[in-house]
Amino acid sequence: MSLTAITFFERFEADILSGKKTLTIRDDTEKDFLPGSIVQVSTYEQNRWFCVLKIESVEAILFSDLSDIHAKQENMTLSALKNVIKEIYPSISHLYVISYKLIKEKVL
Ligand SMILES: CC(=O)Nc1ccn([C@@H]2O[C@H](CO)[C@@H](O)[C@H]2O)c(=O)n1
Repeated sequence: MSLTAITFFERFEADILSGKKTLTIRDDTEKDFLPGSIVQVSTYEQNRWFCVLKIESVEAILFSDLSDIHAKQENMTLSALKNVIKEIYPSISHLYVISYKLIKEKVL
């Protein structure tokens, strides 16, 4: 079964809703998203729904192969991105780049 929901840390919500952040990097527990599928998005902290994303692609990547291109799509510098990933996934080198498109913004 492919995954149909994802959580993000609250601090990334604004960047996702403004379209500045168009990918996320996860470990193998969160790699089973089907390209083209619709995913419900909530905050990690409160499980508060905030948007819908459409998965564009899921690609394996090694931590050491992360580049400025990934960082730009995360709206971060490469060193900031690497630090974030090291905090969330300490000592994991096999990761997955999940790219997505924002298809529904929060209705105010
Ligand atoms: C809440 C939860 O379960 N896990 C994660 C895991 C990752 N991320 C973000 O994805 C990018 C690369 O990892 C960075 O922007 C991360 O901060 C996140 O927001 N939430």
